[in-house]
Amino acid sequence: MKIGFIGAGNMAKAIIDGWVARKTIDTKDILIHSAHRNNYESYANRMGIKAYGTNSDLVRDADIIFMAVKPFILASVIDEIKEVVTEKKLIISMASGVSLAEINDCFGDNKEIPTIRIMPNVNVEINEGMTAFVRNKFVSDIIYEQIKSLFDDLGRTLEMPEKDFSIFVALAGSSPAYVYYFIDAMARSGVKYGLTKKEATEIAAQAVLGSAQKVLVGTKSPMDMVDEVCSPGGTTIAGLLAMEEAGFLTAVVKGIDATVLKDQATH
Ligand SMILES: NC(=O)C1=CN([C@@H]2O[C@H](COP(=O)(O)OP(=O)(O)OC[C@H]3O[C@@H](n4cnc5c(N)ncnc54)[C@H](OP(=O)(O)O)[C@@H]3O)[C@@H](O)[C@H]2O)C=CC1
Ligand SMILES: O=C(O)[C@@H]1CCC=N1
Repeated sequence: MKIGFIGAGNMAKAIIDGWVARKTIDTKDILIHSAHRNNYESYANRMGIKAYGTNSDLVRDADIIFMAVKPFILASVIDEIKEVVTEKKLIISMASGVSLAEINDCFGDNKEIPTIRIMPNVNVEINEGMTAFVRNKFVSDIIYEQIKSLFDDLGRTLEMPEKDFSIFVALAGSSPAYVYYFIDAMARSGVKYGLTKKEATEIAAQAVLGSAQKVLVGTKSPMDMVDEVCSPGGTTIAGLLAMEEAGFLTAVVKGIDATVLKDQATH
């Protein structure tokens, strides 16, 4: 089974790096092409991946084709490859805001191309990703399960109706950036009080990691855990109320709203 990547950017590399770390796929079975030769060739040489000179040549040799390009160029890339995409190939798109129906329309001529839409996040690189899946009716159960199991090696996976993809983008696809930003804000506060940025970042990141793990393994709600940390008359409740006065909850919800709206505007 040959797996081709059109695009060699952040997401393609995160997925491939995650598979390499787990030895999920032999790099000899991965093919790659992107816009700039110096980018995809140097990455391919470093990883032992086969580099292709054109998208169409890659598609001819691949069984599965990941579309790892920005949403606004997806249609032009499909236009470039559609002559060589047969109904025996599997297309996997990770483009935010582009539906299965829109992808199908790009192939035209009523072609029945098996297509899976995924929404991964960058944490697949360290096998701690969160990836949503949905497929069109041309993807068999066997193939779908095979692809999902490849992503099980990269973290958690979830099958979702397409209508929920925009909120998934906000909560999982984009949210690593929001969490990194939160960690950086905490670290900066540490610097304000005389810690080095390095030590403050490590302290903040470990606190976030442990808190997230406790949410995932626990039976309590996050709000119950908030209450457990807030000692009566203590430091935490003082800090929490000051954050809330500055609009913490509203800021987060507004950020998620803006992400959802942006994703929906891509349709
Ligand atoms: N970044 C993220 O955290 C996430 C991204 N996504 C989705 O993943 C997709 C890729 O995003 P991301 O990796 O961040 O983007 P990048 O900008 O990092 O990568 C885009 C890639 O597309 C390549 N490219 C551009 N034009 C062409 C073309 N005509 N033919 C072949 N390759 C081309 C670029 O080539 P070159 O490098 O040579 O210039 C680059 O490697 C997007 O659709 C995005 O919505 C989904 C979830 C999370
Ligand atoms: O910012 C973006 O558009 C992409 C989609 C999810 C994460 N990054």
